[in-house]
Amino acid sequence: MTTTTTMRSVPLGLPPGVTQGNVQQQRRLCSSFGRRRRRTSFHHPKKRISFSIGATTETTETSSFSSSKTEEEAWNEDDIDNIAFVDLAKEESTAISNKSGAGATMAAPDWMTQLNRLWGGASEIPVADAKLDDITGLLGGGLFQPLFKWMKEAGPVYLLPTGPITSYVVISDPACVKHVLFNYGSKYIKGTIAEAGEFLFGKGVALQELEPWKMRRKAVAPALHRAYVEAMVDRTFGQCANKMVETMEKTNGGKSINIESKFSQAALDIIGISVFNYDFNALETAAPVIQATYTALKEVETRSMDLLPTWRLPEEFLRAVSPRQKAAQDAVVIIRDVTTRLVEECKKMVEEEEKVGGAEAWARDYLNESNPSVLRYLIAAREEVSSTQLRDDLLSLLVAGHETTASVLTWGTYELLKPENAEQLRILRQELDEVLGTKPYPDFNDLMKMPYLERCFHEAMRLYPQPPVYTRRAVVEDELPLNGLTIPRNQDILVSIFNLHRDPKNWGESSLEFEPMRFGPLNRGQPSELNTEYRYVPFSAGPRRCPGDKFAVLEGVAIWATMLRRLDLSLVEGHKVEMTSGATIHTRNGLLCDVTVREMRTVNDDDKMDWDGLRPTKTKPGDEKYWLPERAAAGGGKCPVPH
Ligand code: HEM
Repeated sequence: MTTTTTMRSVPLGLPPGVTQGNVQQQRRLCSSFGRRRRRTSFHHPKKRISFSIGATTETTETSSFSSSKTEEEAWNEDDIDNIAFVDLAKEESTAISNKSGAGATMAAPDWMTQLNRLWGGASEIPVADAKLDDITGLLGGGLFQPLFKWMKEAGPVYLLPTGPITSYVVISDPACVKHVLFNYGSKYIKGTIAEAGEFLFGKGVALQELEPWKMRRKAVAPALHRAYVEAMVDRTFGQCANKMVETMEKTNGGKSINIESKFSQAALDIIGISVFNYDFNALETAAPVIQATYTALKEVETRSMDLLPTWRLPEEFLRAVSPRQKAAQDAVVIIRDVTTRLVEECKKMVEEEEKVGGAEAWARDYLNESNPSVLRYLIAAREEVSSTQLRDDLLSLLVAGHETTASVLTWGTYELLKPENAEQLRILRQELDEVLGTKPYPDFNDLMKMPYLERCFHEAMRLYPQPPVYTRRAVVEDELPLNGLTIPRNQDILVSIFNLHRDPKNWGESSLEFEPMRFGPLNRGQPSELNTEYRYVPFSAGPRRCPGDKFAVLEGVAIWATMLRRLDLSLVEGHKVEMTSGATIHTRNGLLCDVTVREMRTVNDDDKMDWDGLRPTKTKPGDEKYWLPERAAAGGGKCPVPH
């Protein structure tokens, strides 16, 4: 297994002709949809390393990568110091352990519902009427699906009994979702998922709570800064996507391919190179760490759904009695071993460099270095943390950033290949052909010119949010901004983004259809939680919002552009594609596709589409009220959808 810190399999450096300078120029060229001026700089918290790309940078509003947020409303990393964390020591210590100690998310049949009604007293929160029929399909399946059914019956905030004395309040209302997510730290903590994932994530940023989380977030989030992500598109994303497509081209017309595993492998390779400067080479080899990552992730998924949380028992005991637990523990050992070695090697390399040039010199030239990985950034910042802490933080990035993107691509591809979405796929291919011509894979400039492609990715995240449900726990009693409903202290909560994104109240009668133009004409930009008034929240919101959002969108569209440009895919007839749950939405049996090589095509100016005139075909008259606000109003405009 290769553990060197200089990548060989993926050539580094910006491709010929691509410089930060012409990236900026390109963005100016394609900013026909509106401009604003902003300073783009980023700082490392400890080291006072400060990077800056241009004193003022004009950014296109076409892509959410260049963000359509208004600064006043957006969650800002600097706000982290203003969170008034709840003092858990003052609250009873039970606040951080579920009242049953279970964290079980299995819905209860109707007799349990009745019991809860009796025991729960006269809460004004409606109770979901969970029938045995609703839950028989849940074992090993997806809880997020019946949550949608119960929302339709009980409304956007309801109580779901999960056992004789345990329950979850399920929240799917935009204002309540915003309220709960923004009040992380002062009123809510992550709760169940933090407990279920601890065996893998350790003390990493993704699942820590309160002060320990804050320290790690302040160290890790700046590493995913804008210029780093931009550089990664050209250094890594396009090339990994190319490699993925090459492996698929080899099967031209032959055996069907499971596209879900292809996306998983490509996403793992990308995150490995970008975060650790390590090539897992998942697309071509079956290194043990790959399988270990899958096994451990699956266990986090299973634990957060377990009816009986036996995983809380001592590790040695579990190892002895449960093959599943033994496999999970072994997987974690393999992953930690690899990441520990990578951290140590990178530390040595930085020490050597400091002897000759010093970290300050390195920082100035950070992105031109042969190894601009997140790991290197953190080490060069000389933050006083242990190797174990570094390892856990990097593992957080690896795990949080791997399956998520792959799952969006899987489900988005599934939608694009459905016969009823043939027109959407045709439009997307037209855009790819117009922009890419015969180029095998896109660079950053190309991606900035393909707003429809990005719309498709957002529409995939709307229909298949990853993860579909977030856990939270109230650490104080709290009133929701809906009919005065009160959440009691210690109450576990499921924030269902799946419900939020599919509710016809938020998206109209066509809410379950794949229609990238539902957000309105392309010149209105890309959707985010801000310009949809929290009807669309793909990356969470508030303090725990995903710091890898830009990375994810660019990675996803780079992979799609490469694949859909060069391959014709069709769903294998008779193969059932069903959703099953976990941390992300998986297919039950893979996404099997037949693949043939597609001819490259350039498009004459005369044959180009009128992109500004493009309108949705699937929404109903009147659904314009769900469009994003016009750009002129985007800064302070009111979302037209009444709530
Ligand atoms: C389409 C892809 C992705 C989606 C949909 C996604 C979504 C999310 C969501 C919803 C959360 C917060 C969950 C909550 O509030 O409970 C989150 C957290 C996080 N994500 Fe992503 N993510 C994606 C890709 C990435 C990538 C590529 C990276 C890193 C390179 C990343 C790194 C993280 C980290 C470190 C956290 C934890 C942040 C914290 O708790 O402070 N994500 N992600």
